[in-house]
Amino acid sequence: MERPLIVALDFKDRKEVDAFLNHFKDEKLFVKVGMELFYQEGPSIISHIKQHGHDIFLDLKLHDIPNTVKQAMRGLAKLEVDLVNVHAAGGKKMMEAAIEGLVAGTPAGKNRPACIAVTQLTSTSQQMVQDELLINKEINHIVLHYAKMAHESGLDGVVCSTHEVEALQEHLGSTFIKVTPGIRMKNDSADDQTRIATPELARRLGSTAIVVGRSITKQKNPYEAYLHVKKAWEEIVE
Ligand SMILES: O=C(O)c1cc(=O)[nH]c(=O)n1[C@@H]1O[C@H](COP(=O)(O)O)[C@@H](O)[C@H]1O
Repeated sequence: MERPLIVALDFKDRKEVDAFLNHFKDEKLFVKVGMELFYQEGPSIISHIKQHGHDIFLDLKLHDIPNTVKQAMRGLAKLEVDLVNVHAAGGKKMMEAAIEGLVAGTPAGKNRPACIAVTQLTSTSQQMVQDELLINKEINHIVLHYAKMAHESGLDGVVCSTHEVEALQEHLGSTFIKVTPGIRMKNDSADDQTRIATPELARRLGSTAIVVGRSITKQKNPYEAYLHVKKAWEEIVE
């Protein structure tokens, strides 16, 4: 994974996706298809996007008993996407089952999709961890623990916030993938995100990839917004 900028295609249907992708002409993107789009359009949206030659992160955040996750991953592997994910909160057996399913479902001669685990959603705050999840620990500690479990279970990396990247780098090394959503340009609203960072900070702290949705997709000129974020992500301005 060459430090991609992953664009979240959080759209309600194929028509909106096409209108968005039309802004990009020949640019090869790394896009993310999440629940909103996949539940509406189904697996055919993947082959549709692949026709444009874009890399795909299929973000369905699986979280269920090990056997169900294994069989679901077996099916998703057939779609030949580049990256999939689960919730680390499902535990080690579930994460191991996810990999088994992916290996079993990947067509012969093809690479299995990389698989990463969501540690704590970037919308989750320290307050929520304490008051709602009833976990009496620092969020950084929980993220590191979940990332270690993901590593031990054979996953390729995690989804976390930019603020936990350095600690994960220290304990799990630089080849362990760290995908960081919750990215905002300096003056953007945080919306429902709480653990946010700029693309510059993500780069500086060592994120493998950033995920950006609304700061690109909801802008008047999405292509210009994309170039702006990309520049900030690729060049550290001192
Ligand atoms: O797995 C994800 O992609 C994800 C994990 C997480 O902790 N936080 C998070 O925001 N995401 C996704 O990243 C995207 C962020 O969108 P924006 O907040 O619009 O940039 C959304 O599609 C979320 O579903």
